[in-house]
Amino acid sequence: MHDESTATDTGLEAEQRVVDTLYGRLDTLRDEAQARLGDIRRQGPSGSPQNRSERDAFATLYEDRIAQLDAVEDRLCFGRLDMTDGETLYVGRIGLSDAEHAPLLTDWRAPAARAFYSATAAEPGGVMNRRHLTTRGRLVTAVEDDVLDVEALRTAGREGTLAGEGALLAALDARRTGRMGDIVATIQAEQDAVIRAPMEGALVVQGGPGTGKTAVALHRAAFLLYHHRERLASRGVLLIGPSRQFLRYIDHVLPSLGETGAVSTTLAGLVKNVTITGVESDATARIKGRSDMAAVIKKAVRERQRVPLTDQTVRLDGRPVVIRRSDIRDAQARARRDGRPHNEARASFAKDMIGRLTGQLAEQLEHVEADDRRELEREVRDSRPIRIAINLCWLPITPEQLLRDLFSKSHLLDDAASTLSRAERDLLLRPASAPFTDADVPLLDEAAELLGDMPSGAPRRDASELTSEEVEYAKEVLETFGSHTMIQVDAETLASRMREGTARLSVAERASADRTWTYGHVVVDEAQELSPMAWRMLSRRCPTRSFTIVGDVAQTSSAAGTRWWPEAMDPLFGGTWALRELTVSYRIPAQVAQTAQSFAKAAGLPVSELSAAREVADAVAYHRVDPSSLVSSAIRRATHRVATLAESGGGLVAIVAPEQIHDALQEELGDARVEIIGALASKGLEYDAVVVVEPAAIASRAGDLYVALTRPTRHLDIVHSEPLPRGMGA
Ligand SMILES: Nc1ncnc2c1ncn2[C@@H]1O[C@H](COP(=O)(O)OP(=O)(O)OP(=O)(O)O)[C@@H](O)[C@H]1O
Repeated sequence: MHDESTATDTGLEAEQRVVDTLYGRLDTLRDEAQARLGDIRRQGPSGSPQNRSERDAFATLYEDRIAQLDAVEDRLCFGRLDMTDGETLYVGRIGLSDAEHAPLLTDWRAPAARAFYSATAAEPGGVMNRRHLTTRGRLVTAVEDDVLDVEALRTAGREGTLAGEGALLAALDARRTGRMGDIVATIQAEQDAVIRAPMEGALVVQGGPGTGKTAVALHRAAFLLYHHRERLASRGVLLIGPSRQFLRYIDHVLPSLGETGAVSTTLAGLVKNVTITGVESDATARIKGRSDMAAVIKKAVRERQRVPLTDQTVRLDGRPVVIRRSDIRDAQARARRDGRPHNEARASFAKDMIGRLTGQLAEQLEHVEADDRRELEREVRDSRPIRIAINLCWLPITPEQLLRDLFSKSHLLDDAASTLSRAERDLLLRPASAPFTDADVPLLDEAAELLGDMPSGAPRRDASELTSEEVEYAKEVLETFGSHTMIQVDAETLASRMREGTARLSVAERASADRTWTYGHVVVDEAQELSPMAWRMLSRRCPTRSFTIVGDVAQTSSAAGTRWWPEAMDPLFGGTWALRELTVSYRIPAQVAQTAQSFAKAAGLPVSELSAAREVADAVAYHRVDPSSLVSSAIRRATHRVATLAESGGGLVAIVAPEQIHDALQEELGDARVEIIGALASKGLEYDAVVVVEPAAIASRAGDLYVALTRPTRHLDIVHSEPLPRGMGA
């Protein structure tokens, strides 16, 4: 395919020529997109609103395209496949073709690139040689060959530099930067099978610490966005992570894979305008996570549709109107009939009641013309006592207020949660001023679903409601502009972007602004932490039930989380979900894996088998110290690691310790470059070296200690004054 690289080329120079061509093409595409964007911007804000909206839509698409081309700059090309049939193809972050549409670079997600990840010597699948290209900036610094079909190679007269797993091990040994990198150059076969699994249904990926679940989940999102562009372009992909810190850690992986159409957030991030600062007991969180809380919230909303104890008479211009309980009951039943949420159905109830009361007035008069009737109706509507009476029977309410009232007023809780025991209800009670907690998030969302928008809320529109005219018009615009081959946009996407007010919003932006948005696919990381109520909340966001769920049931720390996948998945997906396991840890050295596994087994955690991809000499060290010197010893170990890592290019060091000693550690640490973190917060993160302090204190939740022990890529120091938990020790 590349004339420059002859069949006998094995050296860097030939590869450098190919890589130069690829970057040259990338620069050209970027310049073209910049020029077009410049043209559009130069046209300025003039023209009809229609013209402006077309221009805005195209400007956004070119901006996205430029961002995509910028994001693939680093390691644009990382592999080459030589096939037994003589074909050669280069594999990279995105696909590139030359000006005559001849392919130059194959996107890693394209079917043709699959062999780069899945071919083995036992099953070469037509691959003679797989070559890893290592680059720094635009410079090729190394090539390594992985010969899969020696016979074919000999016949072709080529002898490669046999390199085996060098590229993977080099990637694993690289120092950590505090931000997750992509693994696109070294995806392993068991990971590749998960990344490329079909999109339909739910795929659960169980794997021990460091087996690449997060990496695989992100690459799968990029793979699905690439392969199901039509379906996912308009609906987007939702990615749920455990914390803001975690999202920052992973946030540039997707763009660097060439994808910008995903919304990454936490569960709490899906519920707008609510600050979560409260903490509560495990027992309370467990109750709130149970699926029977859905019925409690439903009942609490229903209780807001009240019927007074007696009929009430109001006088209008001296004439009596009776607000009858029977009318209220009847009007409420009718308003509920079409299934709209509480706040939205309220208008029907109020209208019905006003009609009935107007009827009563009209009956007291003779000959009421239509105009008179309208006048009477206005009088009824404007009457303050009537407005108050109607409001009391069906009060609009926000989810936050509903929950605040429910958990602070025991009579409301008794009514709504009569299925819960007295003791359980007592656990739920708290002052009205108490801050919201993580376990409240799915309850707030459940309430928001049943309550709907407050009366002033603007009606929502989304892409699925696009009219056929809008789509037709977008097609015409595409034809007129004639430039869509470059930005590959479909008419639907363009139409939804051209719609007034959304022209400059991407799918991700519109989706994250709309609580009721439904996504094309949902990826959940650290999924073992989710309660049944949290799963309910997520399943609402993907009615097609297309999920990638990654987690480790041995690392569960949330009281309402799961320790057994079928328990969480069966109620949601019935028998249609599939389980895959990842078994090799790419993060932790063998000795760390052995230490963590031994503790986890002794603590009865449901650990899966785990082997480590590499060995690091003396990876684990125990330090027994006096209680009075616990803090200073931990600091000494950590700063020693910082110093020794600095000799080999630096690295990240963390102290994972019980929260009670964080302040003392911070004080003694000064400004040394060491992160102090709790076991829970360290979930999903990784460091070159980790000092775990007082494991016995962390082990009150065994899953938390298991998480803490499995964060380092190179060194684990354990500093303790109390006896070690069972399963640990030199
Ligand atoms: N095929 C691979 N090539 C290179 N690095 C890899 C590969 N697979 C995983 N890694 C690296 O291993 C480390 C652990 O990966 P990741 O964080 O995805 O694991 P995890 O299973 O989510 O771990 P945990 O359960 O502890 O959160 C990361 O640094 C990741 O980049």
